[in-house]
Amino acid sequence: MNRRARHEPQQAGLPADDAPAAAAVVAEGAGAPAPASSRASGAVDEGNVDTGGPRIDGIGGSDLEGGAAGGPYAAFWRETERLTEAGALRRLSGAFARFVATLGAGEGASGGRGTSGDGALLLAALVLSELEGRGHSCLLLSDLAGDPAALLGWLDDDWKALARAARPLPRGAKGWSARLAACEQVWQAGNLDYGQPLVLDTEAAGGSGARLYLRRYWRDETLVAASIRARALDRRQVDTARVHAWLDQLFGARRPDDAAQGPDWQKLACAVALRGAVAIITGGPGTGKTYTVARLLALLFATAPDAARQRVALAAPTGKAAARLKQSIDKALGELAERVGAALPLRELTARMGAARTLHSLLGARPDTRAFAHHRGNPLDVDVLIVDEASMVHLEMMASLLDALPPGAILILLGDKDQLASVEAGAVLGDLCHDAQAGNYDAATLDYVKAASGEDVPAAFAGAGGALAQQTVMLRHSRRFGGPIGRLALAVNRGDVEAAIAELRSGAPLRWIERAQQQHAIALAEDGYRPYLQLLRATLARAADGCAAHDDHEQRVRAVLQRFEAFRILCAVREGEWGVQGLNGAIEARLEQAGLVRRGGDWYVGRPVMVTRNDYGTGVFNGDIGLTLDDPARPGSLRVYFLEGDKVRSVLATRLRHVETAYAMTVHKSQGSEFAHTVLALPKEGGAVLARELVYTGITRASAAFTLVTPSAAVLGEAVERRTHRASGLRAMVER
Ligand SMILES: Nc1ncnc2c1ncn2[C@@H]1O[C@H](COP(=O)(O)OP(=O)(O)OP(=O)(O)O)[C@@H](O)[C@H]1O
Repeated sequence: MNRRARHEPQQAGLPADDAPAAAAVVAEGAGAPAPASSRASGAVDEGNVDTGGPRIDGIGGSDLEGGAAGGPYAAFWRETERLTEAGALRRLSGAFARFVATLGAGEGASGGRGTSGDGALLLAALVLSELEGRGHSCLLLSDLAGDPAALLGWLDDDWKALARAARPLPRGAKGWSARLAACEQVWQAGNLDYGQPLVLDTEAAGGSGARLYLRRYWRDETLVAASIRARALDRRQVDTARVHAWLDQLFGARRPDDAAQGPDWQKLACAVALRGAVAIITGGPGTGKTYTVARLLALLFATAPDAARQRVALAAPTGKAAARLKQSIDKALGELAERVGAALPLRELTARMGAARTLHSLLGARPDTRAFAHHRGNPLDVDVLIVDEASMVHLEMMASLLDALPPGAILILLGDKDQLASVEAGAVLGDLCHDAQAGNYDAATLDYVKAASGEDVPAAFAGAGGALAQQTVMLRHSRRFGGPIGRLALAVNRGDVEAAIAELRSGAPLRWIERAQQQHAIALAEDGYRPYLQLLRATLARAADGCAAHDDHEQRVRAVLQRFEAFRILCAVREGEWGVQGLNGAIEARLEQAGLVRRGGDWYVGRPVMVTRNDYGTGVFNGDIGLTLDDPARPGSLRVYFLEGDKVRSVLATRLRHVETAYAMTVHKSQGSEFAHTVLALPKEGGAVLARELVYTGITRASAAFTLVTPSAAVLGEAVERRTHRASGLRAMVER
């Protein structure tokens, strides 16, 4: 197989601005990086788009180009250029390596003396920057010494040509480590720090576990690891008898058949979360993460010395996920209030909680600046912070969040560790949940859990996990996902291709179009979107008859939006006939042919759009999805309507500058959403992006029906067998 071709879709899956940290290192100036504490991750959020941050402008000037052209590494730069032209390297990676070269002593890249001319360093910087664009937060030197072509998805010959041009190269990870440590562009902990852009970390596992970082990512990983470890070790005194009594009341008695499913992990999670300053509750869809956290909140209120003063904040990476969290928590707390009655004024206590917010809004992101209002010097005013959909939180955002969280506050992270990681670098939840499946609970935890919840943890889950493992609980029993969709998701998750295929062929609610052409997906879209477009027609007809009062209009818009939310086409990639762009264009054309939409230009009634950049002026955020409708107050003009929980909000279409059509969207962007019928369209060749996590995330978006569309049956097996690997030092640092 052509490895380069396999690599391209992965690039295609990246956001348009895929150059965050390497470019930022340059723009910040090698000597003066901004502290994490004062940084709004521009290339982020809900966002993958850098709205106000440093750009690549500083790279690639005439000096560098002159330097790149000559010198002993002229062949290296030529090879770099060739690979860039061929689409195997992003342009930024070459530019970053050139920038690193100019920082060396001697005569710079053109002179070729001093460390600036060290080909090993140039090669490592190039690979590091390339990996950063693919979500890795560092470069493991063992990977560099092992099979770098595979790591990059390159042809062996391409790697060999580049490596030859950079010779002489060291052997083995230890050789690389020693060589890089000697370069003045690289800082190693303990040495003189003058703000070098690259950091070599050899502490975690000796020379063979050494990792090379862009300084920004090293700083973020260090901050996240130190903060999480300190929080996991920060244990509180717990009145276990009292907690036990409350847990019994909050969860009620278990049914006899429940015991067969092992301990009540939900109860256990509450007990564990209560004793530390951090807890992670992970589990697949419908395993009761929200149900559990509602009970945890009640427990926190019930055991707080002054419950009325307890400040609780709810947050999620996207507006949609935040709205869903609030809705589910409110529902669960409402039910609980009935159960606890006068024993705890739960309604009053939770009424003070306020809305769930996006992490950006919680931290106080501001237009035209990368700085958050909240940071270590101006911490968040919270005692308990609950973050849902934590798998979507990328490294930079997690660092900013932890920096802004007061040391005494309790952080609860909820999420599904098996879902796709963020588009941006890092796989924070996956790294932090490393021990979740196995438990690895030590004797002190087992004793505590027994005393505080009455639950016996089977010996299979005992072990000697680190401090964070003791504060992590995996919920294992799904109440919403027990049927065929759930079984399919589980089969994919454990990499059982045969079982997944058997499920997919078992009939409704599952369907697999194995050897599909694009037309199949288009036909599904026509059927899937017809109901909302027909309802929209009826709504318009009513408005034209003058029957619709304002409230009536809002109600109908809500109904149209809800119907639109019932169906979605998800893609693995952006480009090509199976990508978001190709499918959106083809679906629009088919809907017009069918008389379901009438396009007069880019904007037309019925057009669904996704916001691609945060826009504080209009209050819309990256990932928000809305529908275009007539403005009843201004005939002839169009508004885009967004559903937030039950509320409808609208913005004039002409005010939305960064949007794209959204009949089809990426699986990445669908995280935190659920559609009654979800169609997942996989391309023939998707490279590393076509992986198990992507298929699992796509399937778990479906609540009632799931259809898989593949151009060849083999695509499914290839995807399920491929696991996403992101290099990171977070786990090693947390356990250090
Ligand atoms: N212990 C339980 N007893 C009864 N019902 C439960 C229990 N746990 C969860 N449920 C119910 O199962 C459903 C799914 O729970 P919940 O929404 O909390 O799951 P979740 O893990 O947060 O899902 P998602 O991943 O979709 O956010 C809800 O209807 C909830 O009320």
